[in-house]
Amino acid sequence: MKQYLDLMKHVMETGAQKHDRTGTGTVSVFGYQMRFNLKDGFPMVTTKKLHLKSIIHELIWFLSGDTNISYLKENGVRIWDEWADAEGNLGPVYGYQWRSWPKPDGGHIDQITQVVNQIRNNPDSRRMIVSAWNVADVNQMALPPCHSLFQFYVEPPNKEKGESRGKLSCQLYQRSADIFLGVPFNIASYALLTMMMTQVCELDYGDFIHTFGDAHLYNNHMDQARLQLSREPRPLPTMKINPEVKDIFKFKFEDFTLENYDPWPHIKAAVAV
Ligand SMILES: Nc1nc(=O)c2c([nH]1)NC[C@@H]1CN(c3ccc(C(=O)N[C@@H](CCC(=O)O)C(=O)O)cc3)CN21
Ligand SMILES: O=c1ccn([C@H]2C[C@H](O)[C@@H](COP(=O)(O)O)O2)c(=O)[nH]1
Repeated sequence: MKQYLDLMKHVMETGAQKHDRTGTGTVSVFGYQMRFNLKDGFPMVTTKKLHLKSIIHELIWFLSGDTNISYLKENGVRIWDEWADAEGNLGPVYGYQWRSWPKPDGGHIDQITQVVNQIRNNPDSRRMIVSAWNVADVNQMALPPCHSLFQFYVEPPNKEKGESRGKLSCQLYQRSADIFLGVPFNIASYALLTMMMTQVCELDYGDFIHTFGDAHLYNNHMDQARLQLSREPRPLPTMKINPEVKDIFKFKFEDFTLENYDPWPHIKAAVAV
């Protein structure tokens, strides 16, 4: 995960001091890109221990179309607690926009189903996009989507190399990124989503490309970031996915097994609300 440490170093060395909505203050750059070849292993940060359980449950929850935190709470995931209202609702956030984007005629669009169908049936399409950034709904959301839009790309099989399957890549545009707390979650989450899509579309692994708008380190995460930079990254773990699952909406927590994850110890940090 040199890519992640390079981002951290780049922001520390070249970032500007910038005020932010939470009042914490950040060091920030605008525009950056990382690339992970999913064949090289599962891109899970090794320079601190990450809580994979939260990441998997959050992704299953997004894909189910749910926007109430009760499913997360039942599974011991607390990362959205600070933003929910008294009933546990977050407003029309990711799950709603992914699965039920509202149409002017009162109907809804299931963007995930549409994109799976496009990847399967029209892999050369340049329109395989899922957007959570619904301009009309943003002000009803507890937090406007940070991972705002993603696009898939199928590289055709190279027949000369004897390849029979295309390779699926995904690029995410993240408008705002908390490098210490949020980004390790976001990388693992989208890498996993890309791997799940690859399996259900019967393709091979391509790249996950992570593109940023405002990439920032909060001022109260600097010691933690320096500690992480002092640690040598370790080999990436491997993610095993139950090969029986062929429907993107049928994955369960038990279908995922992470092998050979040997991280440095966890590092605590306060989340800016
Ligand atoms: N400032 C901020 N940063 C974020 O990363 C973030 C938000 N706000 N708001 C919405 C979601 C919630 N996300 C979060 C929230 C908390 C943690 C967090 O506290 N992580 C700890 C504990 C992990 C756990 O309990 O599973 C960590 O050490 O990674 C991570 C991502 C990502 N998002
Ligand atoms: O998946 C996520 C969700 C949120 N974040 C971070 C990025 C910012 O630090 C805050 C959001 O604040 P805004 O003022 O709305 O930008 O949450 C993240 O990194 N990843």
